[in-house]
Amino acid sequence: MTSEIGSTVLGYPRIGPRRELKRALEAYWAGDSGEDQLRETARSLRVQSWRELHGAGLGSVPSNTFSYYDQVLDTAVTFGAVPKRYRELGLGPLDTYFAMARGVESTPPLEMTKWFDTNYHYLVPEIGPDTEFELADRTPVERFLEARELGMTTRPVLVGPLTFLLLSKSAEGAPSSFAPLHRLDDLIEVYAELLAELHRAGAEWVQLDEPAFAADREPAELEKLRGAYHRLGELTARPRLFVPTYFGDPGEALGVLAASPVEAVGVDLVAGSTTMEVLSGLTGLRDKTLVAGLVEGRNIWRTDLDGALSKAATLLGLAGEVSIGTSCSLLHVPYDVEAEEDIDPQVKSWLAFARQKVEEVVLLDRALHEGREAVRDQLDRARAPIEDRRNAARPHDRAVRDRTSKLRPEDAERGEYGKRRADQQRALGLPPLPTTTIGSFPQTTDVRKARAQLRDGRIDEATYNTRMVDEIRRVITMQEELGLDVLVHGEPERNDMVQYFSEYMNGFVSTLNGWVQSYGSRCVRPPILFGDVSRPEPITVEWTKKAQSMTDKPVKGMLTGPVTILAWSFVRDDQPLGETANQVALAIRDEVTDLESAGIGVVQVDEPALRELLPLRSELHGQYLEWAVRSFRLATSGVTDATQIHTHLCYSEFGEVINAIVDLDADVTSLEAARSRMEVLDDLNEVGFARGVGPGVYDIHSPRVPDSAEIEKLLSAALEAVPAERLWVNPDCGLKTRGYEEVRTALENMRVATERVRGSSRS
Ligand SMILES: Nc1nc2c(c(=O)[nH]1)N[C@@H](CNc1ccc(C(=O)N[C@@H](CCC(=O)N[C@@H](CCC(=O)N[C@@H](CCC(=O)O)C(=O)O)C(=O)O)C(=O)O)cc1)CN2
Ligand code: MET
Ligand SMILES: [Zn+2]
Repeated sequence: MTSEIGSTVLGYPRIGPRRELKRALEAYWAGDSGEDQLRETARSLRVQSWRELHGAGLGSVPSNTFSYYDQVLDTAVTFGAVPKRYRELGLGPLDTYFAMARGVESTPPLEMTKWFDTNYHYLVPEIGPDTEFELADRTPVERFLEARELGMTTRPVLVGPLTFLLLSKSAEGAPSSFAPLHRLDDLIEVYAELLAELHRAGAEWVQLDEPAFAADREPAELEKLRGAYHRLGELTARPRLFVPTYFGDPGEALGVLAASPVEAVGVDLVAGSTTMEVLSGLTGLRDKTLVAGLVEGRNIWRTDLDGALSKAATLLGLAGEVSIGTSCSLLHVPYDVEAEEDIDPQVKSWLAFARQKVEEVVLLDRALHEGREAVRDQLDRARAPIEDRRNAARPHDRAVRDRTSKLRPEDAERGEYGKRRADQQRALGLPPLPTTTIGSFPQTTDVRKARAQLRDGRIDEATYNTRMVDEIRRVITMQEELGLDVLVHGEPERNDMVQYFSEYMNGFVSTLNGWVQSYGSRCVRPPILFGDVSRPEPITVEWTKKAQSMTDKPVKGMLTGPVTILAWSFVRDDQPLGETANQVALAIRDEVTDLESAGIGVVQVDEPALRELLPLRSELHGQYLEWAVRSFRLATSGVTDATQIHTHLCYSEFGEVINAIVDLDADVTSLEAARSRMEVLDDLNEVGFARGVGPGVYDIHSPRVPDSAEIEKLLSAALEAVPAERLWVNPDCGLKTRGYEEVRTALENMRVATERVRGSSRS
């Protein structure tokens, strides 16, 4: 048994190179295939990944990184944290698991939220004082044995106990003084039991992820970290422990881990800007392995191997062993850049997806341990694209630079709100409590098929456009029948709210197969922002005009904001994000003013990712919010006072961004609220928010259709906090993942409820 861990990756994609898992899951959920088929697909994906990683020459191959839905949910199930309402459904283990993930008719799913500052969503475990932790499921052991039978000794990966509890919420009914972390001691004993089983099964190393320590943490939490790993460390028969933090600087947690009995510590040397310095001051690593996360796990640029190697070399004296790793799991990047046939060859040569990153890790580790000479040819070959990218003219556009350099503060200012309000009311003549939706209507199979057919050349553009216009007509007609006040065109022509725009802007390339899991079976293909961004010609104007020509009601133009475009793309790392944000903002600004010129009086600029990009460390918040807010304002300040600017944020816990929402200065802001019972409005009042607001009255994440009485109650509650002339009525988010039947009924109920409330607030 070797003592070092060797080169490694912290995790790997699992949806399948051709989204095999997505298809298998959706077929199973639809009742079109059985459990055996789903399990077989899953198994073959695992085997394929292990073989690939093993074959590439990694020192240590991770296992248990596969999940049917989400690794946090897996952890909850492993340790018995299944809330009673799901147990009582009387379903088998797999269906109980899916009930927690997706809900069933009688029982909504667990809450879902963003995994740190990524676009991946995890399910939020519910932990109470009486949650009975037990080793309820042995999947990590089974997967270890599965790989073992194929001749591979893998390293099981688990969400660490601290991160698991810190990401959990208190179960309903728990006293307000309770926090899930209070249950750490109980939970640790079950982790200990699992470690013992893994040891008996032959596991040499186990990875316990603790990314929660890249965010601000209390001294008491650091103390718990110390206690937990001390306890796990003192177990006699256990595998070696490898504890990585990632997504930023671990700060003081690094010292705690260095002083603990764990055998290996992992750090993110890409996102963590001060970690190198902290490491050089630590002595506790002398008898440990340091896994240096030098290959970025969440962006797609090739690694500058020379730079990484010199960093790694300075670490050599600090730890007993140094191994090369990825900065975080590769879950956040696509499988293989070689599967991309349409990306411009020069840009493509700059890219590394999961598979290429594994090669980089292996090569770096060899260069570090066998010497540069041993791998000279490979290093030379790897250097070429790095230098090419550094010197390339491609990313630079003089006109874009000129424009951003001439920006003045007043370019991000609109007229005084009172005047805007009066002008807009005159132009639009809306009733009190205007009704609207967030933009997308159901993306039907027909719409997606038409897009696939256009791509394969089976239909021409004219045919495609006709089909989209037909879909727009259906959406407009439906909204007129429902009597909504501000209509939308429904976004059928968009594959995704970010990818779509990127395909019409300079500075981006998009992928054919670059799928990344967002939640469950849902994936996105983040576009690659490689150069200066501009918008050569209008993108949405023709579609919006078409929709407006079908109705006398105002049609709301629908755009994605600069922060969200950055957050959901792979962005260039050769200039500050704020600079890139200005460029994207100006491109969107051009679109906003073109919509206005085309007679569109209401334009929504979505910023659902404003919160997601908020740095994990509070000391960095101010700087981020400054450029984020400025870029939104830049995008939306080119219009006259009479044009109404909406924005949409689909979350309800604003926390640190609440003042930023005021600063966005949008005329109307829609946000999620159905599940939080309108409490968000009080939060907004507290910071002096005094613009139009549309707290969602209907949760679109669930197939459940709310009745009108329920919506009426929510509206009445909203009216306690916001006067009728500022209150808008809308769902929580876009309707693209729902079906037409449920959408029609839900919106009908929303309209009925609104009329009742309008009637009673007049009398
Ligand atoms: N980028 C992004 N991030 C986001 C959101 C978002 O809307 N966009 N919303 C929040 C929630 N996240 C979400 C992420 C994905 C999806 C989603 O629905 N994704 C679709 C894919 C959307 C897409 O790109 N569709 C393409 C390609 C569709 C496709 O699979 N086509 C088939 C063929 C057509 C068919 O038979 O259906 C194929 O290529 O094989 C299109 O419409 O053109 C999916 O996984 O199913 C929803 C929400 C937060 N993060
Ligand atoms: C994730 S926010 C979605 C906003 C977009 N306009 C939609 O309705 O789908
Ligand atoms: Zn939304």
